[in-house]
Amino acid sequence: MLNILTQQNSAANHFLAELRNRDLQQDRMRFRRNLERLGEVFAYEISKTLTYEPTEIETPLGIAETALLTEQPVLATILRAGIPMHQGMLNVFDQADSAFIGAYRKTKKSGAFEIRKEYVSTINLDNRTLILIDPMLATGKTVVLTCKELLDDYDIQSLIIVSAIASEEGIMHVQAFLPQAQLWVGNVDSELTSKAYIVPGLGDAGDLAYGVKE
Ligand SMILES: O=c1cc[nH]c(=O)[nH]1
Repeated sequence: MLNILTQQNSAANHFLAELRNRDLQQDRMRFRRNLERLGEVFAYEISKTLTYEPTEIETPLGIAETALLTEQPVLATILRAGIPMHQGMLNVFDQADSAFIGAYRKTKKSGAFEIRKEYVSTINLDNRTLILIDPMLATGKTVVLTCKELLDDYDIQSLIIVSAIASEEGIMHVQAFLPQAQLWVGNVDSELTSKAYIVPGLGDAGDLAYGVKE
């Protein structure tokens, strides 16, 4: 299932516009904060789809009835670009467990690249809702590889993938290889460069948030 945040106009359009703007995105603090704000919006929207149970709250004057999340989801992030959105989602799912994955593109001389995954730090994901955060869903290969390995290792109850900007190709790849996943994206862009950057996209999210890597 594909959910596109900007199908309905909201303040999130402004966050995405600032992330894409070549001048504004040079302000690193603002760039990270806009990713964080998007993470907060995604988390709020996704929270409407989760399971709640009736709960009684004791106030100083009596009992208030409400419904609270049965369980908080697990938030997983692909380092390093995912960190600001991860923090935004943690601002909403404030008792969530977190998982961190180190994956990167290893480019060959031909310009082709393969995905290398080297580091995974996670809690037990059996019977949990897992939200995987990758701000830029380009080819979708990193996300598919990561999720497939987690799905092999754990009996994950439901899988949600969140990206600020996704390419059409990335969405199709995820839908083909992870048909069970719910996909939440901010904007959908149509093109990828030969080096698999999204066009118009925003550039390199990790470099903009944390500095140009070697
Ligand atoms: O366009 C892209 C694609 C992958 N990662 C990025 O940071 N940007």
